[in-house]
Amino acid sequence: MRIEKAVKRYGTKTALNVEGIEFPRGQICAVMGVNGCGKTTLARVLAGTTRPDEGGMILDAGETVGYMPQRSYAFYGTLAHNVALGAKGRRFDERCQELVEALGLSHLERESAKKLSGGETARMALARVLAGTWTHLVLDEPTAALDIPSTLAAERLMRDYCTEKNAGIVVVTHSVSQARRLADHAIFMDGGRIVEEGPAAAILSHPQTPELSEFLAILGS
Ligand SMILES: Nc1ncnc2c1ncn2[C@@H]1O[C@H](COP(=O)(O)OP(=O)(O)OP(=O)(O)O)[C@@H](O)[C@H]1O
Repeated sequence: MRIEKAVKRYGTKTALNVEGIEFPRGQICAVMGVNGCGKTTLARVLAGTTRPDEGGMILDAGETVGYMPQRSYAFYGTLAHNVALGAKGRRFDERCQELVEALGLSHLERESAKKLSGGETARMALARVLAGTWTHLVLDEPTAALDIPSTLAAERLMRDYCTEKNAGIVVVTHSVSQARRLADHAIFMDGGRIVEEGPAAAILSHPQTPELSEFLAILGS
């Protein structure tokens, strides 16, 4: 999955203006930056839910993308039904069961999904996307509503998915510590553009641009 160029404008505002990004299989890439810098717009372009004004996302033959949007959605029916929607044949199979257990949702399997809390809905949505077989995942702040134990469980599942399926995973996150724990590669955005990117451990320890240096300094990282 890659972008040679993608530009998205809303009126006179350019929300996204990026070029030359690749998301190789077998790697987790963290997308970071302040509110409004274009992270979700990039995620939506990659997921195919926003049509750019110029350019776009390119998939090679056989590549497929699973998407977890920033606002997790509950479909009608039980939590188990919702997770099964992501699985092959829409069956609540062994894989769904494993995911539900790993995310601490087993006791809610038969609950109506519409009644779940924000954090429970987010965990259900993560289980739903991880139940599928995709070559790439685009996850927009998948752990923003999660407590620390659930966040760590979710990170383990993302890493396992990347390794077992040789998947390329794009994770939008506001957490520098999450990016350090989870990501192989990091992209830092500002004003719709990518201002710095590279191996996550390197750029988050030794930023090369004033924008990323300031971002890390403000966060006290
Ligand atoms: N549908 C829209 N109509 C108008 N402006 C939009 C729309 N979607 C996004 N924008 C604008 O584009 C810019 C980038 O938004 P985007 O949601 O991609 O930012 P973000 O980095 O994901 O922010 P956050 O961290 O708050 O989620 C913002 O200025 C936003 O107001």
